[in-house]
Amino acid sequence: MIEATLCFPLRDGADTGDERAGSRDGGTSPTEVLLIEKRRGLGEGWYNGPGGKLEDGETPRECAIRETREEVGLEIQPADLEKAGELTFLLDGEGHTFCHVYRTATFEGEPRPSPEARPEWVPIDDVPYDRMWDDDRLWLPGVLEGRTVAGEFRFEGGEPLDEAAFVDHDLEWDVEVVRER
Ligand SMILES: Nc1ncnc2c1[nH]c(=O)n2[C@H]1C[C@H](O)[C@@H](COP(=O)(O)OP(=O)(O)OP(=O)(O)O)O1
Repeated sequence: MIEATLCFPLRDGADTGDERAGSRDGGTSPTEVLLIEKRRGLGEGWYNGPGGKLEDGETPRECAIRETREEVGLEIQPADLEKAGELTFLLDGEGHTFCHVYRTATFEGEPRPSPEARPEWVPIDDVPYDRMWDDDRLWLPGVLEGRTVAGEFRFEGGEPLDEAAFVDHDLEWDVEVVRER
């Protein structure tokens, strides 16, 4: 099974000029999430968080940090990434991708586009779910509220995954997310 990551940088929309965004610990609730419009590969043309597949020898946390740096140019310290979920995507009954989901309200830099991604801050109340994977509307709102989730999402119709039909799912909320290396 492919192992992959997603990372959701968060900020208080009032902090737009600040390099270091407001943190949950600082008492402000984030109002915006950094999404990317994917420019190539799986999910091309759709919005998602920065992220991608693990490279050899890499931990999920290292992967989320590298992918966020490569795709949108933000720097994140490992301790500032909060594990928010674990999602399993099945295709035709077989495990296809296991995805580690992170969020962070602490990072450095300003988002910039890359060949893979066009970044865009969007209000948490106005996430474009109609332009995302069908499953995202089921788990991302809770993740953006600060909850943890474990989910299994079943697709049918053969490769590639982004052309298969989303058929059903199981979700568990407020779980301990433990699969860390
Ligand atoms: N169903 C669903 N919902 C939400 N997000 C995803 C899925 N399936 C997925 O695969 N994903 C996510 C998980 C990853 O973040 C990306 C897919 O990674 P990909 O872009 O293929 O990985 P990279 O390593 O960046 O790609 P290349 O460099 O090989 O082009 O989608």
